[in-house]
Formats: sequence, C-alpha cells, structure tokens
Amino acid sequence: MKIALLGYGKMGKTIEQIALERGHAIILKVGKNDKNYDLTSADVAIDFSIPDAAVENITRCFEASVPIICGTTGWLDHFEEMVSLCHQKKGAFIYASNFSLGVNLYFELNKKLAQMLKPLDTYAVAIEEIHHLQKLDAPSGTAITLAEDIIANSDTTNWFLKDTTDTIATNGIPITAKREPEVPGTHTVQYTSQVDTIEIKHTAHNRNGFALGAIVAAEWLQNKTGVYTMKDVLGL
Ligand SMILES: NC(=O)C1=CN([C@@H]2O[C@H](COP(=O)(O)OP(=O)(O)OC[C@H]3O[C@@H](n4cnc5c(N)ncnc54)[C@H](OP(=O)(O)O)[C@@H]3O)[C@@H](O)[C@H]2O)C=CC1
Ligand SMILES: O=C(O)C1=N[C@H](C(=O)O)C[C@H](O)C1
Repeated sequence: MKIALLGYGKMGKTIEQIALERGHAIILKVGKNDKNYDLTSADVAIDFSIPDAAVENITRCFEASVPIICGTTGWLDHFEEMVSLCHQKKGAFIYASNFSLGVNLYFELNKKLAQMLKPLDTYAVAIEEIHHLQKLDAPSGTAITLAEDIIANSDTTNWFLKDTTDTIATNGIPITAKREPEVPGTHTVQYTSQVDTIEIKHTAHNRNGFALGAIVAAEWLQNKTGVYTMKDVLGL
C-alpha cells in the first residue's frame, strides 16, 4: 500500500517503521505546518495527529476518495458528522480509540464482566487510565470506550472525569486520568464491594501494538467502502 501519514509524531514514526517492515511505502508525511498536501496517489491515509486537526484531516480524505484510518482521540463530538460525510461521499473509514489487538480483546472482556456483574448491586465500578505527560486529551479515548461499553451493559448511566467535576450524578462511572513520564497507556477497570475487588487491567509496553493494529486495519479496508470498527477487522 502507498500510505499517507497524517501526523508524524510518536505514533506516525512507529507506524512508518512497521509499515516498511510489512512491505508498504510511505508516500506522504503531514505535520502541523503542511496545509496544501496532495492525497490523491495514496491507497490509504492513517491519521494520528491532534484532536483539533482530526476532523479536517478526515474530511480531506473523503474529498480525495482516500480510505482513512483514524487513531486520533479527543474529537468524538464530531464522530456522527464524519460518519454521515463518509456515507455521503461513499468513503471508507475506521476510527478506533485503541488499535491494539490486546486492548480490543480487553474491550470484549470488559463488556462480559459488566454483563456478569449487572445483577449484583454490591459492586461499585471505577476506571483509571495512565498516560505519558505529552497527552493532550483526558480521559483517554480508550477509557471513554471502556465506560461506554460498561454503560451499555449495566445499570450505570454516565461517566465523569474524577476530580474535575463537581456534579457527580448517581450511577456514574468515575474515570481517573493520571499523567506520568513515558507511560504508553495503562487502563484498569475496577469493581469494589465491601468484601473484595475485581480488577481487569491492560498495560501497553510500547506503541508497537497500536501501530500494527492501525496498519492491519488499513490493509483490511482496501477495496471497501463504509464505516467499520476494529471488531469488524479482527472478527471479534
Ligand atoms: N487509537 C490508538 O490506538 C492510539 C491513539 N493515539 C492518539 O493518536 C494521537 C497522536 O498521538 P502521538 O503520536 O503520541 O502524538 P504526537 O504529539 O507525538 O504526534 C502528533 C503529531 O500530529 C502532528 N500534527 C499537528 N497538527 C496536525 C495537522 N493539522 N495535521 C497533521 N498532523 C498534525 C504534530 O505535528 P508537528 O510535529 O508538526 O507539531 C505531531 O507530530 C493522539 O490523539 C493520541 O491520543 C495514540 C496512540 C494509540
Ligand atoms: O495518547 C496516547 O498515547 C494514547 N492514546 C489513546 C487513547 O486516548 O486511548 C490510546 C492509547 O492508550 C495511547
């Protein structure tokens, strides 16, 4: 595949390395100062940029009829808008808050655990995410996916970022976002009762899993149109 990288930071560089190992070519690297780039010769674009740039980048891909894989988090208020535009332009689009195989298995485990605990009112659920100091958004996209999957499979109704909100609704899931040097991404879902704690945790050791997942998704999306998820890609 001829790949356009929209965002050439920590993730863009990791994707480049793994894409070259898999026999792909990087034909374009876009940073914040590149405004007039031409996408037309790309087989796919992979966006790992910043929250404020994602919507414009995705839109440019639809306009240029280039399939787009988006891993950028923190822009989801506009997700339905991008889905509609994709259908209107007959584009191809995959967004995932986390592209790693391990986290996508962890997402399934999280849903199953929420279903199992739904009949019990003795456990209180909480989520914690830890990331490196450069991360722009909080809570992480992965933590939001975990919370939304718990809400869909339990009697909880909302989530909130702990310590930054003073309106704590009942049945809400508290999310704690910690920032520590060099942490690629650690997520914990914890259920606590008076007598015990049940905890599921995913720890990324580096960024290679995210990058490989995004490239596998790009390979899978070739010659397709529509909006898909990593569940479709991985057959989960
Ligand atoms: N879904 C997933 O699996 C994962 C998602 N992420 C997400 O990916 C995003 C990027 O993460 P990471 O690589 O660590 O971040 P970095 O800060 O290392 O890289 C972001 C890059 O985006 C570039 N950029 C800024 N504006 C634009 C623009 N308008 N168009 C294109 N590129 C632009 C910056 O360029 P410049 O250098 O010129 O400023 C920078 O190099 C984040 O939102 C993060 O949350 C991260 C890991 C996994
Ligand atoms: O910013 C990051 O680094 C990461 N962002 C994603 C998120 O917000 O969930 C995925 C991963 O945890 C790394």
